[in-house]
Amino acid sequence: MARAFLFVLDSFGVGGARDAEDYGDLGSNTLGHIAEFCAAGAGNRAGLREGPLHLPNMSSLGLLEIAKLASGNYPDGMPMPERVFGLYGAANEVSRGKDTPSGHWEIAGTPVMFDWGYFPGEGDAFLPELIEAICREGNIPGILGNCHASGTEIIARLGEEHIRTGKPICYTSSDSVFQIAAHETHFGLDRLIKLCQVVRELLDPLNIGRVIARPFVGETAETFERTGNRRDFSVPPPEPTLLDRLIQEGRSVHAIGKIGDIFAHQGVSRVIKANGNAALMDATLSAMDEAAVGDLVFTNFVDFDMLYGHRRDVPGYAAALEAFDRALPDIHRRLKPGDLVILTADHGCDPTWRGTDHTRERVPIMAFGPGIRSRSIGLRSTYADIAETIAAHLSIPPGPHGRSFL
Ligand SMILES: O=P(O)(O)O[C@H]1O[C@H](CO)[C@@H](O)[C@H]1O
Ligand SMILES: [Mn+2]
Ligand SMILES: [Mn+2]
Repeated sequence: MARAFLFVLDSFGVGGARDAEDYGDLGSNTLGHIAEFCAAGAGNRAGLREGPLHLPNMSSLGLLEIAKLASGNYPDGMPMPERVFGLYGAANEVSRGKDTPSGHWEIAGTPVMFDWGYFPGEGDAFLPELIEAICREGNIPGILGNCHASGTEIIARLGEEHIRTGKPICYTSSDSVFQIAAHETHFGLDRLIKLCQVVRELLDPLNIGRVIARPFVGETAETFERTGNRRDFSVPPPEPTLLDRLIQEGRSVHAIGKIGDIFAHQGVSRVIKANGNAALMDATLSAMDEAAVGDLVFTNFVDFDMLYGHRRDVPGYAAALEAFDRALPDIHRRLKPGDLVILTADHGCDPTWRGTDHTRERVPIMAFGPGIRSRSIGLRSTYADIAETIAAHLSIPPGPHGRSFL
C-alpha cells in the first residue's frame, strides 16, 4: 500500500492515437517531434539549451520503449538506456475531448462519455444573447475578442484597448472553454474572478467544460504578461472519481497546482498552488515528505502545455522536459518501501504542429517504486487503467472503468 504519487506532465503526448485523424492530428507526436527537431539542431536556444533531447532518467523509466510502442518509432537522437526499470506503456483516451479536464478525469477513472459544448471556429464565437447576458449580469460595458485565439497573441493585440475601454477580452479555443483575459490592476483581479463566476453559471446549460480567468499585467503590447493568478472554473466530474473514492475511504488527496480547479474541488483534501514547474516540483517534494500511508499526491505540471506547447516553442518545451528529468532523482530519494509513482500526460500539444491547440495523441505511462520490477504494460485502451492501478495499490475497492496493470 504505502503512498501513491501521480504526476501529469501536461500535454506530453507520444503520438499514435488511433483516432488522431478525426481531429486533424494524424502524425502529431509531441515527444517524437521535439526529439526530431532537437536532433536536427532546431531545438537550440542560446543560454537555454542545445543538442539532442537529453532525458536520461525518463529513458531509464522506459520512455524510448513507450515512444516505439505508441508511435512505431524510437525518438531521434536519444541514446538507449543501459537498463529500464519500472513499468512502462502508453494509453489511448476514450473520452472524445482532447482537453485537460477530460484527460485528468479519465486518468482519475472517470472517462467523459458525453460531448462537451464548443464555440464555432469561424466568425463570432459567442452569440449576441450570451454577450448581452454577460454584460448585464457581469456589469461590464461590452467584450473584446469574441473569437478563437492564442492567449498571449490576443492580449498583445487587444490589451491596450481593454485598458482604455474596460471591456474584458473573451476568447475560446478548440477546447470546451470560455477564457477571459483582463488586467490585474486596471480591471482588477477580484472583479475578473467574480466575472468568471457569473459566466460559469451562464454557461452551465451550454455544457462548456471550463471558464478560465487569464489575468495579466504590463502597460503596452510589448510588455503585457500573464500572471500566476490564473483560475479555472470547471464543471464537476460526472461521476465520483478516484479522488472522491479515496476521500470516502478516509484517505487524503494532496492536490498540487491546477488539480483542485480541474476537479472543481471535489475529492480534494488539501490544495497547494504553485506557479511554474520548478515551484510545482518543490511543492510536490514537500507533499511527498508529508503524505501518510494510503494517501495520494496528485500534481499537474502545467508549463509544458501553457508556456511551450500552445506557444509552439520547441526549445522551451525541450528545456522544460530536461529540467523535469533532472528533478526525478529528488523524487526517487523520497520514496519509501511500498510507494508507487506514476508519470503520465493528459493529451498532446505538439509544438511543431499547425495552429496552437492540443493534439490527439497517446500518453506515456511510467510507473516505478521500490520493489516494482521492470516490464511493459503495453498499449492500454483507456487512461482509467491508471486510476484502477492506484486504487489497487492503495487497497480501495475497484471503480467501474479501467483495470489495474499491477
Ligand atoms: O492560448 P491560451 O490562453 O494559453 O489557452 C490555452 O489554454 C487553454 C486551457 O488549456 C486552452 O483552451 C488553450 O486555448
Ligand atoms: Mn492539459
Ligand atoms: Mn492546454
